[in-house]
Amino acid sequence: MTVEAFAPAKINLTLHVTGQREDGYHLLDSLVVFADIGDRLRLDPAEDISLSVTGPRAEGVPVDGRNLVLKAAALFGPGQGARIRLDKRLPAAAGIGGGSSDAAAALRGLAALWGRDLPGAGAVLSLGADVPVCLAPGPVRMRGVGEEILPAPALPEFGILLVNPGVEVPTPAVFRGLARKTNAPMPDLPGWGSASGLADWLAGQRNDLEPPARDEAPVIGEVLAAIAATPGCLLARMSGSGATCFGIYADRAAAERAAVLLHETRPDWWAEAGAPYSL
Ligand SMILES: C[C@@](CO)(OP(=O)(O)O)[C@H](O)COP(=O)(O)OP(=O)(O)OC[C@H]1O[C@@H](n2ccc(N)nc2=O)[C@H](O)[C@@H]1O
Ligand SMILES: Nc1ncnc2c1ncn2[C@@H]1O[C@H](COP(=O)(O)OP(=O)(O)O)[C@@H](O)[C@H]1O
Repeated sequence: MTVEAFAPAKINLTLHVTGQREDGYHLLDSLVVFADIGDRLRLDPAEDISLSVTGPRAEGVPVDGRNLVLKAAALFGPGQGARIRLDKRLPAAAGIGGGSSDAAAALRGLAALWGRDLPGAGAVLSLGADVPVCLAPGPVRMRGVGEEILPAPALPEFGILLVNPGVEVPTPAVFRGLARKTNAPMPDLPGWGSASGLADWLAGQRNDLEPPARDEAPVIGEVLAAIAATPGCLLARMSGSGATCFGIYADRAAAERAAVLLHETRPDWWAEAGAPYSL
């Protein structure tokens, strides 16, 4: 039996940093969605655990115990094996939770392959602050350090463009660069009737990590300007700790047209179009 698991890109439509815990981790308030753009895992029964990484973004991704997929497998304890193949399509260290989504997909896939329950919430969080939200991909409000997952209103149809300039931005450095650790949370989420209504509301919200990320990687400003200049773009913002930025469009077709344009003007950047994804 082969089990397939999709690891979609995570997008922080908003990312408000509202405080800092004593252990240094930051408190967040974030509207999170997922895109139907992502990595793919194939899991087959085997004697031992093994991992191979292929695909257009495989270069530089660790294949040893540092890989979050193997860390996820280790949470089940010894005794069962699997041959895991990861088709890596998302850029790493990019603010779209590629490694976290791979870890969550591995947890789902291995639980299905082995007929086991998922590890407990504390163990899942130990893999990374973004792993809990990636376990059940869909639109949610994420709080705490990432462990508090609250329902979000239904989203309207919209198209998403993801653009990464090929610069890895380390998350700890971006958090360290925050000028203020305590900022206002999001207001109550209102519900949105259209893509433009959603984009207008998002324009009044923030990604507090954008200024320190731009200090680390000034090219983020160019990426935001390039997305904003594409026809039909309703909003351009950075996701997570960067450097990936996203554009919101009325529908997938408009986002795809923008991706074609960016492939022509910036062939050195990664640009993919899609739509919201829920498991
Ligand atoms: C910033 C966010 C927003 O969704 O996304 P990415 O930029 O990673 O995609 C996440 O909180 C990242 O989650 P994740 O990448 O899993 O974080 P972890 O591995 O647990 O932590 C990496 C480092 O980020 C910092 N960190 C992370 C999460 C958090 N709530 N506060 C923090 O201060 C800490 O310095 C930590 O050592
Ligand atoms: N499966 C994986 N895919 C990508 N990176 C991984 C993976 N496992 C471990 N890593 C390591 O985790 C780091 C952060 O990757 P990622 O989760 O993609 O970052 P971000 O959450 O900022 O997008 C990378 O620099 C890489 O060395």
